Amino acid sequence: MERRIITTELATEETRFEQSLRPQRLQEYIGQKKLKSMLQVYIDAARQRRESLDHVLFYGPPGLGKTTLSGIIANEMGVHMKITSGPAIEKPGDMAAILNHLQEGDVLFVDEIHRLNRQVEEVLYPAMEDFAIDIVLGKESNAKSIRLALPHFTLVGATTRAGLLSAPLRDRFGVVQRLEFYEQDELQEIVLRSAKVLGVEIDAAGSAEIARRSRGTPRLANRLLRRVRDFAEVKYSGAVTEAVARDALNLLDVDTCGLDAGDRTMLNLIIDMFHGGPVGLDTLAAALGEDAGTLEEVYEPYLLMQGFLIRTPRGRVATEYAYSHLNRKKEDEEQADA
Ligand SMILES: Nc1ncnc2c1ncn2[C@@H]1O[C@H](COP(=O)(O)OP(=O)(O)OP(=O)(O)O)[C@@H](O)[C@H]1O
Repeated sequence: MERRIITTELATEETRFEQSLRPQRLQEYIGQKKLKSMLQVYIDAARQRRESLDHVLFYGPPGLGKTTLSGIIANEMGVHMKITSGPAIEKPGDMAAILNHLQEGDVLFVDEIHRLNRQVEEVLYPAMEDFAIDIVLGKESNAKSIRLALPHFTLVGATTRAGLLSAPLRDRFGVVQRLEFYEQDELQEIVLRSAKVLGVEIDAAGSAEIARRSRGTPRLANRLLRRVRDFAEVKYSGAVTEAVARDALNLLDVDTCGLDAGDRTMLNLIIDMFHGGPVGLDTLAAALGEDAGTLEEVYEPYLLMQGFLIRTPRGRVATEYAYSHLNRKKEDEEQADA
């Protein structure tokens, strides 16, 4: 399948680009107002007590700023951040080694924390609770466990699927925060800020057009800005105006509500093959040749939030809004017309 513009994966050049656009301090961070003000209190309190910040779990759809916030926590606390991810740590020993190399106060960021395996997770329990790891020496009847002290650290976990986290792990986070989709004016501010960092000339209407089509997601706003910039440089005078943004985004097949060709295929499929639904997630994923998890975590949340889809106990249903946005008629209306 062709790489969709809305994806979880980052191209290598995009990683560098994202890095350059990450706000470093809480003050610079746009949106997520409630979360931000709570974090500020926790950070101030921990600093006053000269303690490490309590462990934090961020959850929500991809590209909303979990990694960025983790970096901000480290900066605000004046400590280093080490980054790893659930699938990257295969053995308990790997996790023990990472923990053992932390310095006092460090932030350990674990992306996709729901994908840690059980044995690795078990190393984390005493580490999070008592800042210690238990090491088993010897075998069978001669085995004995010794406890090694660790520096105090803050674990920042990120997940798109909080529901998949085991209860013992979830319970060890003192702060659990959901990231919400961004408002359009916030996304516009993010686009303007990124344009400034990148030296892109853009006007208010141009940034608003990109914001409108960014599915409430800063990563996508930045990605679209970059694509529109290419278009502006090659086909126009270099400046991003509303007309340039509109033309470029139409060409990229991102519509006025931020839906791409893949979203429209999915909604049309529900309408054509499943009479508008309900259709179960697995059936839908199989019909689309997509992974059910990706569908649920990456594509669906925005469609649900915008009211194109609803979830019922029997499956997904395309709404009236989806029909009208796609210019489709319901079967009974078609029959009446005929
Ligand atoms: N509030 C914000 N203000 C400005 N830029 C932001 C903000 N939030 C996120 N971004 C930008 O969006 C991009 C994606 O953010 P980030 O990598 O932190 O998301 P994420 O939630 O960790 O994604 P994933 O879980 O998929 O890794 C980054 O380039 C970052 O600069």
